[in-house]
Amino acid sequence: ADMTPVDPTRLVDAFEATNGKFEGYRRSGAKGICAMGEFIGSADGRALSSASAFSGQAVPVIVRYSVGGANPKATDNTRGQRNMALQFNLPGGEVWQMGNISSPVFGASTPAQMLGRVESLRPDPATKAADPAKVKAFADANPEVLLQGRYFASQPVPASFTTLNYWGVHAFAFVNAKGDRQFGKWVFEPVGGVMGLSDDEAKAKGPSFLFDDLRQRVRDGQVAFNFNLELAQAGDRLDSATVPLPEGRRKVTLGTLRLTSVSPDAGGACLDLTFNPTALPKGVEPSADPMLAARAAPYAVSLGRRLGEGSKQQ
Ligand code: HEM
Repeated sequence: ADMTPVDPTRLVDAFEATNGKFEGYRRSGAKGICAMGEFIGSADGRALSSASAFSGQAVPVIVRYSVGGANPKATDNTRGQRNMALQFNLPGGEVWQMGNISSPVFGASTPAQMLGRVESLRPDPATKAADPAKVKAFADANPEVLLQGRYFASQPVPASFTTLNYWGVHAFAFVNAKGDRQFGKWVFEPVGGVMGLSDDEAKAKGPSFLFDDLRQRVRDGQVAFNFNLELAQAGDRLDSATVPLPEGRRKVTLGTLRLTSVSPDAGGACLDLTFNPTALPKGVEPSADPMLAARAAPYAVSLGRRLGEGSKQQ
C-alpha cells in the first residue's frame, strides 16, 4: 500500500474540485440533520473498556445524520451512502467523537489512494464529466476502491436514516481497568431492524423525505441503536478500512443509543462542530489504520473553511 502522507489541504482541495464547492457546508456529508440522544452502556461494555461512556449512567450524545457527498441539495430517495456521526459528552468534559457510515468498508485504504481516487473522478472542464479511461486505470490499479460502491449498489434505498446499520469501519482497541486490550470493529444496528424501499416506493418519496421521516420517528419515540462490537481474533487485519473482520466473529452489545429530539433548524449543536474520529475517551485507543489517522486534519480544514464562509445547514 502507498503509505505516502498527504497534505490535508490537498485532500480538501481535491474534494472541492471533484465534488463541487458549496460555501458554508461540510465538504463531505453536507446534507444533514442534527439530533440529540442518550446512551446507556452495558455490563459487557464495562468489562471491555474503562471508558465512562459504559458506566451505565445515561450519557448525552449529539447525533448527526447525513447523506454522502458535498452537495447540500442532493436527493435522498436514491441509493448510496448515509452517515451517523456521534459526539458522546462524557463526565468531566471528555468527548468521544465518531463518524460512522452505512457500509462495512470505506472507498480507500490509504490517504494517498483516497487522493488518487478523488482526482481520477475529477470532471473534465470541457465535458463536465470524469474521463472514463482515467477512472478505469486508477480502479484497475487499486481494486479496493470499488468495494464500497459495489456494496451500495447491492443495497436498497434506505427507508429511513434510522433503519440502517452504521459501521465505524476502522478497528479500535478497548482497554479495561485491568489493562486488557481487545481490538474490534463496531457497528450501530437499529433496534427496530434494517429496512429498505423498493425502487418504486423510493421514487414516490420526495427528494428530502429522510428529514421529515426522522422528525416523525423521534417524536414517536421509536429510534434506538445497539452499539455492537465485533471482537477481533489473533491474525485479523486491524489496519484497513477496506477489509472487514472475517464473518462470524463474536459480537457484543456495548450499550444502547436512544434519540430524544431533533434540532428544529437542522443545524443545531452540529453546525460548528466537526466529528474527529480520533477524539477518543480514556479506555478506547486507535488502531494503526492509516485512514483513521488521516481524518482529523482534513476535517479541521473543512471546518475552518466553512466557519470562515459562515456555516450553513439546509
Ligand atoms: C483521508 C480520508 C478522508 C478524508 C479526506 C475525508 C474528508 C471528510 C471531510 C472534509 C468531511 C467534512 C468534515 C467537516 O466539515 O466537519 C468528512 C465528513 C465525514 N466523513 Fe470523511 N474523510 C476521510 C475518510 C473517512 C472515512 C474512512 C470514513 C469512514 C467511516 C469517513 C466518514 C465520514 C463521515 C461519517 C462524515 C460526516 C461527519 C459529519 O456529520 O460531520 N470519512 N470527511
